[in-house]
Amino acid sequence: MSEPIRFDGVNKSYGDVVALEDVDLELQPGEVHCLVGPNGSGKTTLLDLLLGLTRPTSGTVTVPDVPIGCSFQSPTFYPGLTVTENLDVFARLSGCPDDAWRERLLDVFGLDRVAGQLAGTLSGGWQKKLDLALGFLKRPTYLLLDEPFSELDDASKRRLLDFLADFCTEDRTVLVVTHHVGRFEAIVDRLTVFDGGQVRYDGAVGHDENAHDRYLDVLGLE
Ligand SMILES: Nc1ncnc2c1ncn2[C@@H]1O[C@H](COP(=O)(O)OP(=O)(O)OP(=O)(O)O)[C@@H](O)[C@H]1O
Repeated sequence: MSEPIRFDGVNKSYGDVVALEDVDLELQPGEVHCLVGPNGSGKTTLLDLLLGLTRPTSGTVTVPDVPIGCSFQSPTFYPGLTVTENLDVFARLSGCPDDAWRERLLDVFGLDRVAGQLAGTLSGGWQKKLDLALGFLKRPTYLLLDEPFSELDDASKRRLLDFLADFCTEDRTVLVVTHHVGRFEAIVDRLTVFDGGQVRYDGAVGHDENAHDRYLDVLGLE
C-alpha cells in the first residue's frame, strides 16, 4: 500500500497575503477525498504545494514517490493534435500501463466518438473529458481533479462518478476540489472544508442515506 500524502503545520504566504495557515492534512490511499471551500480559501495553493509548483513558507509537505495525475481547470492537451494523437503523445511522455486501460478510458469518456477531431476544436464538455482521460492515462496512484464535473452533461457525470468509485477500490486516491460536493457525495470517503486558508473540518463521511444532511451541516448550509 502506498504512503499517504501529508501536510504538517503548513503555512503559505504570498507577501502579506496568508493563503494557508497551519494546515495539517493527510490524503490516505484508497479514498475519494473531497476538498471544498469558498473562493480564495487556499485550495489551489494546496494543490500547487502538493505538485511542488510552489514551496511552503513553513511546515512540511510529504509526497511519496508514486505516479500522480491531474486534471485542472486549464486543459493540458495539445489543441493542434487530434484526440487520438493527444492520447498517443501523453502515453509516450508519461506512460500508460496497457492498451486495455486506454480502451477503458476511451469507453468511459466516450472519446472514440471524437477520436479524429482536433482537440482545440472540441466543445467545452469534450475538452474536459479529454483532459480527464489524460489525467487517468498513466493510472496514477494519486489523482488530483479540480472541478471535474464542470462542463459535463448528466450522463457523463454519472459515468465519471461510477468510474471514480471503482478506481479508488484499487489502493488509488482521488482528491476532488470543488464548490459543489452534492454532485458526488455518494462516493466521498473523506471531506475537508477550507475557509480563510484554514482547515475548518476534516473527517470521514459515510455513504448512508443521512450523508446529504451531514454534508449540509458540515458546510454550514441549510
Ligand atoms: N501567486 C499568488 N500571488 C499572490 N497571492 C496569491 C497567489 N496565489 C494565490 N494567492 C492568494 O492566496 C489566497 C488563496 O488563493 P487560492 O487560489 O489558493 O484559493 P482557492 O480556494 O483556490 O480559490 P478559488 O476557489 O477562487 O479558485 C487568495 O487570497 C489569493 O489571492
